[in-house]
Amino acid sequence: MSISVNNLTKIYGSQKAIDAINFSVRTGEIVGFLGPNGAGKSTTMKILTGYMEATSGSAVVNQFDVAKQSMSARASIGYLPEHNPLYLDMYVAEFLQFIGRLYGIKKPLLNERIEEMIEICGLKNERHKQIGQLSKGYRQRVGLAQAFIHQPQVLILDEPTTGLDPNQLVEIRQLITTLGKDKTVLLSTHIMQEVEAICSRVIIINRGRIVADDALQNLRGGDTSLEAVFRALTR
Ligand SMILES: Nc1ncnc2c1ncn2[C@@H]1O[C@H](COP(=O)(O)OP(=O)(O)OP(=O)(O)O)[C@@H](O)[C@H]1O
Repeated sequence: MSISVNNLTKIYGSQKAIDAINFSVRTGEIVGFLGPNGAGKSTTMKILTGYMEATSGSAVVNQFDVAKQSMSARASIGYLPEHNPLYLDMYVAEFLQFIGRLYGIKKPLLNERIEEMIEICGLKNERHKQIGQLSKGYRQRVGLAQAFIHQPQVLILDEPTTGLDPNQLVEIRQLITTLGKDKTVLLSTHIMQEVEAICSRVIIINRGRIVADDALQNLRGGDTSLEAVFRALTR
């Protein structure tokens, strides 16, 4: 298993954001993590990536407990947060250099990785621009490049295509499929087409509880659309 979540609970003040959830993701799977606004997706992802502590329960990523072996777990995860927090006054290559150094990648390997990510993520023409000058789609590309710079085995992507135009949407999906080849990907989205285009399995969370966890084709069954299943389970 690449990701294993056991009775994970997060309480903010008096609000239970996630309530003893359990799920696991096998190596090589691309899993869609769906749920209505406020269901608990980002909270779960923040705990998995070590950005937040759980109130109780545990999570293991790449065999590292995310609370007890936080540094090792983080080193094996690539994370694109929901509000991709890029440094707007940094230049693209400079930013990737900065993130690479945080992961302890040394030159000349770091320079190779930066060139590779710039190439794969289609950032050649933007590399000398400041991040604040880039369109949303290109900022997402930079976000994916930084998430992948250290060649992590697990990618956790929180709404990677929100707010993109239809062309960029298709391009970013292709990029996720390319980067996610032979990796494990957990991806949250509100776009059902996206799940159908790139995910093999779906986990649906509603009000902090898992309400579905199955292969995409099993969930949809016959003529039922994923959207209909989602609506029926999350009302
Ligand atoms: N820092 C916080 N303090 C208090 N409550 C919070 C905090 N972060 C999230 N919550 C609450 O926890 C619940 C789950 O939020 P979360 O952001 O995990 O949902 P989500 O499924 O990612 O939603 P969305 O699809 O809107 O991004 C929500 O009710 C939210 O208001």
